[in-house]
Amino acid sequence: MKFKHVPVMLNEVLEGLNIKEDGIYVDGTLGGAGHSTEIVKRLSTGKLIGIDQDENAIKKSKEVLADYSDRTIIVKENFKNIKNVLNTLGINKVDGILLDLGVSSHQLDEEERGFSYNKDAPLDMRMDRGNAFSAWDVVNKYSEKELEKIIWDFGEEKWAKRIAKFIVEERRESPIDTTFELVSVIKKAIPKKVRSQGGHPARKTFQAIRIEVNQELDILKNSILNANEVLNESGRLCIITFHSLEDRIVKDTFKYLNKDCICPPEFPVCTCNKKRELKILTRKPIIPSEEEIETNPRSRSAKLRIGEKV
Ligand SMILES: C[S@@+](CC[C@H](N)C(=O)[O-])C[C@H]1O[C@@H](n2cnc3c(N)ncnc32)[C@H](O)[C@@H]1O
Repeated sequence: MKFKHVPVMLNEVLEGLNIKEDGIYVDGTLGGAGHSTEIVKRLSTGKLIGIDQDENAIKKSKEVLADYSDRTIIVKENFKNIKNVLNTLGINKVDGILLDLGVSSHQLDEEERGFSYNKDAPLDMRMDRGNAFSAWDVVNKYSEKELEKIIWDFGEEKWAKRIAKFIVEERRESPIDTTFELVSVIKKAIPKKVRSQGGHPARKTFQAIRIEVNQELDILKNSILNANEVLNESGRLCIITFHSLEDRIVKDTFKYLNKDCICPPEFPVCTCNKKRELKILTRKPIIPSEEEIETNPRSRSAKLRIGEKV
């Protein structure tokens, strides 16, 4: 079955970006260009810079956005390098940036990528296949303690300890090479009577390994700080997360950027000289409507936070 990537909270994002037809916008997570197509339609003399670290997403987006090639620039990069990307293009500041984090339906659908527990493939899960480090390295080289920690932290999987133990026992015999081999170990680790509760038994562990392979949480704070630096005054930053730890990082980084001073309370006068840089437009994150969740179940855990450059 082929999945189409349906853009999450599309109207909320378009409104959040406050698109001006002559503005410059960055979609740091092009994916299948779902959001980008709608952004670019609203531009006349403006430009859309689309970034993705996955070369297949870049190929797909070029096809989807072919009719708008006069208004789009597509770059294969990690969005953590947004400042370099803009620098190379000779662009100083932009009017809006979107980050729609995580994995796309296209990536899950691509047989050989190893993102999906429903397809038998080599353990890979790299969004950028230029990187050497893959899911195979995590599963076969991490210590039991390291495996338990990532499965617990990034997968919020309560059977993390057992899954880590079973993985280490299994690989003593021979390496775990494929997604289905890993699924079978996870199934053995989770007691039979709870295995059918809460979706596929491998879902949380696969999510954890993917986050680790792509360093999705490690790069987030600095990426937000970099994005904030390249925003024009009144420019908007829209970030969609699908994981509570990701959302926590976005919330805390927005709060930091929103502060006028970060000196300890006992300091009589400010010595840090930090100035407020970002106004938070969403005290609470925007979540998808019930209708959206019904038509696109992938949107269920999405949270959108929006900031405006001061
Ligand atoms: C959820 S999808 C985006 C879908 C897109 N908004 C759409 O409507 O089609 C996330 C995309 O971001 C990309 N991505 C994730 N982390 C990235 C990073 N650090 N740098 C660049 N691209 C990244 C993934 O490769 C994937 O294609």
